[in-house]
Amino acid sequence: MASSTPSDVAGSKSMAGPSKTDLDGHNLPPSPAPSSPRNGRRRYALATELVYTEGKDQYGASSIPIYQSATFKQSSASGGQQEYDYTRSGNPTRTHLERHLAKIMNANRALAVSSGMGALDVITRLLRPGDEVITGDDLYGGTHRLLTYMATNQGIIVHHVDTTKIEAVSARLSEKTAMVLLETPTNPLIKIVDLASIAQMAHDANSKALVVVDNTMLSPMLCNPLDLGADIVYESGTKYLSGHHDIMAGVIACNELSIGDKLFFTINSTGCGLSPNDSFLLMRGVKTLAIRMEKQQASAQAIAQFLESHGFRVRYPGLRSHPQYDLHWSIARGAGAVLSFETGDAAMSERIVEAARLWAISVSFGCVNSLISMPCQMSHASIDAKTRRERQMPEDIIRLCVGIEDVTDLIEDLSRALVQAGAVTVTMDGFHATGTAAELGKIPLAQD
Ligand SMILES: Cc1ncc(COP(=O)(O)O)c(C=O)c1O
Ligand SMILES: N[C@@H](CCSC[C@H](N)C(=O)O)C(=O)O
Repeated sequence: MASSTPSDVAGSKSMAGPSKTDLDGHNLPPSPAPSSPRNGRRRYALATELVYTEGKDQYGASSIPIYQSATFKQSSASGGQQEYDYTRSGNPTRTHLERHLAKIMNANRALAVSSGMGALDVITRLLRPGDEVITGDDLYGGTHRLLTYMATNQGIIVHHVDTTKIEAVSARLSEKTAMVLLETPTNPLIKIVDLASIAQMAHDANSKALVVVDNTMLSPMLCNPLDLGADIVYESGTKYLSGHHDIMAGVIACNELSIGDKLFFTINSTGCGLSPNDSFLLMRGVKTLAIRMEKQQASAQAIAQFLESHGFRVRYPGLRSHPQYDLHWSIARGAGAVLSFETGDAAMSERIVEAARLWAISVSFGCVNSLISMPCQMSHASIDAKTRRERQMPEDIIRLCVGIEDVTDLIEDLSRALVQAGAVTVTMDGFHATGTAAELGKIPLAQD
């Protein structure tokens, strides 16, 4: 059963308590699922690992059953030996998912919680008043909001720096640094952060500092931050991992088992573990991650090239014009499916967004449907206007989150929206960005 006191977990390097097994006969607490199927090779390609799961269900069910039960009967009044007593503490469907996630995230332990922000909340509970956090100045708005709350109410000192500049991070590192929190590509400016160098530098400066990476934009399909030196990686499972915008979920993974125990302690204590039904849906979604991501990023590449070739300034790490193209490809296996472009005129951007039909005006990304948004007014509205200005977030920036629709249909719909909004001049030869959008298109993105 679940540990019930913080002292059970504090400082322990390995799993405490008697060894137990779950229904599939695996040791608990959950360890990564074995590579599939065992034939002497260490691992198959990720696309194979994503779909293969091992299970010894009594009926041979090929997909994990939903154990929709809050409690589990025990064999004796003293608690017995069974792993599960109460779903807040553990549930077989969630365990199955967590073991699968640990395998695909190259982690020793994975934990599934009720949202991406829930995951960050669990992680930041490792901090104590007076601790310092170094993080980016181009961050998801909700992350900024939680960190600001902690700085205001919980005595945490938060340094927002340009994490694309190693020296900016280095200048803030000290023995008080408890956490370095990174996102790459950043959302929505699509800047690239050198995860490996920063992790090394942070650990050299302070061996106790935890390097935490939000891998939501890339997913384990394209990047494994733990392999690059991160201590903890988390993702909004609401995005690529589930892929259909039908659940909220968060995933946390780490290699150090004592960290996993501390995170689990908070999850059990606060009750934010992912529900059995959502664990089932996330498990189902994860199986199609490779095929979705391959299609989405191929279309994103085509759309980024389309916009750039028509004179717009586009931010996408699949484009050679991205100033950190080489850095991105040194840490990731693909460019992902989120890109942004500018028009230099917020009203023009609004007209484009509102003229799109196939592209839904919606926050979030990673879904099979394509989405269009204006981050400053939508996903990042929780960052106040003054801070957005200081961080040089263009109010006119349009974010495109590419889905799995036919790419020709997507480009046609975008073209029509650009024409309808007056963002392009139409000639006999086609069309080209006009006005401020065209001027911006001539200015290369700054090399960070
Ligand atoms: C990069 C990033 N991290 C974390 C989150 C939070 O995830 P969730 O919405 O699942 O709480 C989001 C979006 O919401 C995000 O874009
Ligand atoms: N109203 C929400 C906005 C969620 S934004 C979702 C996603 N991370 C994105 O970048 O689009 C909030 O206040 O958090």
